[in-house]
Amino acid sequence: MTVQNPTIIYTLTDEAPLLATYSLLPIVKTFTQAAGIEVTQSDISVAARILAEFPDYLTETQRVPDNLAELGRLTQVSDTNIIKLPNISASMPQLKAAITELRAKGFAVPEYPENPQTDAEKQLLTRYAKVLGSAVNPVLREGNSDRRAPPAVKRYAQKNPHSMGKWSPASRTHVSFMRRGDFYSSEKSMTMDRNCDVRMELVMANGQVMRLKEKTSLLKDEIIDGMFMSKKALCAFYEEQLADAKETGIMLSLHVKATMMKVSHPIVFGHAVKVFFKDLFAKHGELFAQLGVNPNNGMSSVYEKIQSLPAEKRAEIEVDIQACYANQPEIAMVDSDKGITNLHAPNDVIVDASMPAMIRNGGKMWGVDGKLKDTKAVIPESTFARIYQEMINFCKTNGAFDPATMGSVPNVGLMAQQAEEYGSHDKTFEVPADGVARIVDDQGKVLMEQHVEAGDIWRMCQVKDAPIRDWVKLAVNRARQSNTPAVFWLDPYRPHEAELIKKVNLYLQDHDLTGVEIHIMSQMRAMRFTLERIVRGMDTISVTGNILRDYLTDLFPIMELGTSAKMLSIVPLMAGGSLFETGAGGSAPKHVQQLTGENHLRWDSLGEFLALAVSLEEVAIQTGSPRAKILATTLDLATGKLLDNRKSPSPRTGQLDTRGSHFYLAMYWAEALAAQTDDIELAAQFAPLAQALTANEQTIVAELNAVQGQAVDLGGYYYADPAKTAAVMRPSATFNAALAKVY
Ligand SMILES: NC(=O)C1=CN([C@@H]2O[C@H](COP(=O)(O)OP(=O)(O)OC[C@H]3O[C@@H](n4cnc5c(N)ncnc54)[C@H](OP(=O)(O)O)[C@@H]3O)[C@@H](O)[C@H]2O)C=CC1
Ligand SMILES: O=C(O)CCC(=O)C(=O)O
Ligand SMILES: [Mg+2]
Repeated sequence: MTVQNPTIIYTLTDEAPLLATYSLLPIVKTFTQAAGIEVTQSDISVAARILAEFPDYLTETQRVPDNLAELGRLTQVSDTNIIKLPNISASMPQLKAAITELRAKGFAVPEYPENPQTDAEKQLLTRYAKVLGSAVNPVLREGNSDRRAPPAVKRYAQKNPHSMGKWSPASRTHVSFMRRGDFYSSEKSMTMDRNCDVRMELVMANGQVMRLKEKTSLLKDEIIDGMFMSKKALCAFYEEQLADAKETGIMLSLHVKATMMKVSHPIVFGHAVKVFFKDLFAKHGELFAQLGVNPNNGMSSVYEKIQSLPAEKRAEIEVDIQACYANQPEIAMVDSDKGITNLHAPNDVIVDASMPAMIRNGGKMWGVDGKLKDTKAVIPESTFARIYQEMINFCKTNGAFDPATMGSVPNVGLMAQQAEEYGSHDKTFEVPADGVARIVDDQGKVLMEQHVEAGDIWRMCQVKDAPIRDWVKLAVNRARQSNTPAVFWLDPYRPHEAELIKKVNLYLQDHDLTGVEIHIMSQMRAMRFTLERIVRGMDTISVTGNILRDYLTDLFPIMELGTSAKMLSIVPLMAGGSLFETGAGGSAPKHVQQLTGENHLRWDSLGEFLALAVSLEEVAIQTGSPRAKILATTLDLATGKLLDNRKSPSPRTGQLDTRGSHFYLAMYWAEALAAQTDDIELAAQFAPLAQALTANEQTIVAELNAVQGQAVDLGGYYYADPAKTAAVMRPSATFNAALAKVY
């Protein structure tokens, strides 16, 4: 019988994290092989996921396995150990761009059916829906989340505080959210008293019943919610905000999460586009419809589709676009040099990262003139928008946070088994006609019903009981282990959270709470409580549902550490395995621009280093391998040294970048291995590498920095050429040769 080596699965994803992987993974493999640990790779990039979905369109040699499905299966196996880097949750424009690139490279995957008519086209749309938006994380996150800044990282940030914009009490920046007609206002929630199947249907005015979703199987004790956002209320809200911004002379910005909330938020975004460019759509609406303009894809869709028009017509439309800008309030820019506004593409402004960046900047965003300005931050859905206003109020009163002294806010997030919004994608509908939307059980009993109008967005969310119990356990354990108060951010006035509170109170009884401080507070009170502590240097664990997990794990780290890339993100899988995410941010498309333009990558892999160390520790626990333990300990030492010696990547071209930072990690790791005395053989194996890297430090750094400054070609964006990318990401012959000599 062959004994399988312990395996860590390292995901290949997209954009900056994938580029970083080309440099880091060969280093990691060199070290782990020594301990007999295999690091295998699994490509779950958006391109690989498209190819995996369409084997019937590809030649035999072009076909790829469905890696995501396989990883999903492995999340149910007790010794699974996955390191997951951030991946693109593709908006529709990104998905279309990836398809175009693959087709140009000879992969005959079908065109994206933008306006499906036939059954075949509708089927294609269903297949592409599996790749669209947040399609990876909900599959892999079969556990709840534990995100925190490790003590060494927090200490480093306190000793080397990043810059913070100034907050003035006179700042006009504020958050605008709907006061009626949104999901919050209409939410209903209940806990199931038995296992059953439910259907989602619309009873139209003429009595006809339209089935929207035939069957969702629910378990006893599961919580379900039904809610809708009124299109009329949303559009009226946008009108009011535009009028108010215009009248009071403040810039306006829009913050949604169209990638993760992949069905509802593109529609919410699209309405903003149509209201802002009302005159344009009034004049050219018919033509736009013929051309297939989709406002949910932003103004990028208008610019793309008018390309087919004669120059004269295009010029007329351009003038009308400019007239809208002149008539409406100033809109925040994504790239003022290129004239790209907040309404250009739904993936350009993603609320979890964009709101913290604005708050860190003293409440300012970029205006059309390239200047920083106060902004009216429009976040239509009120459920969670209020937390940002609360933080803004605090900053206006107390000034900007001080990273040198502020406390820390780790998060324990409820997300397992497609909890809450993560499981809502196939249960979210743009209502086709006025009527009553209802959830009906298998005995014909109406569980919930709501009066809706055509164009409203209606959805159902669910969260199973076992994940809630696990989440409460994780929170109590974290509170005990770190001797830190834990606050459940739950609002008793929100029906879903009122149901959750009942369960939290019940499951807290499973634990001995002596000496553990636990609170349950509404979001605004929780935010205030946390901020009052944070400015006094005290830590507070936030225990939240899925959306606040997402928001808070960018918000606090960006204030505390300057970026959420430095977070330790652990997902203890409920079936016993582990998923280690790297950082809490995304795939940083701006970094790719800098690499291709100037051959400098500023991606910070600290998240990967931290994830790898805990992943190795887990291997040691699971297999009892002393070498895995030594690798983990020495990696942590190397990471600490890298921070102390400031060998993180610089954002500036010409200075140490991601590749240089990886070199230093390798050097410090080899030194730490060579210096340890628990395993002499391992020390001897790494001593020559440590020696070679220290002796050649200057040469290697010079080789790594020398390539910078010029544009490079990776042979693709979504499907880059592996050989070209490897050559770009591993440019030091001396370093490569030293690594190759370990075996
Ligand atoms: N876990 C996941 O899989 C996630 C995926 N995403 C996906 O990522 C993409 C981009 O999302 P976006 O909202 O722009 O957020 P990002 O977190 O990718 O980018 C925002 C900014 O954060 C900084 N940043 C993030 N990570 C790092 C890092 N490791 N090192 C240095 N700086 C970092 C960069 O700042 P600067 O430019 O100043 O250097 C970057 O421009 C989208 O496709 C989104 O769907 C988003 C969140 C999580
Ligand atoms: O799943 C996604 O699309 C984004 C997830 C995310 O932003 C997060 O987990 O912080
Ligand atoms: Mg996030």
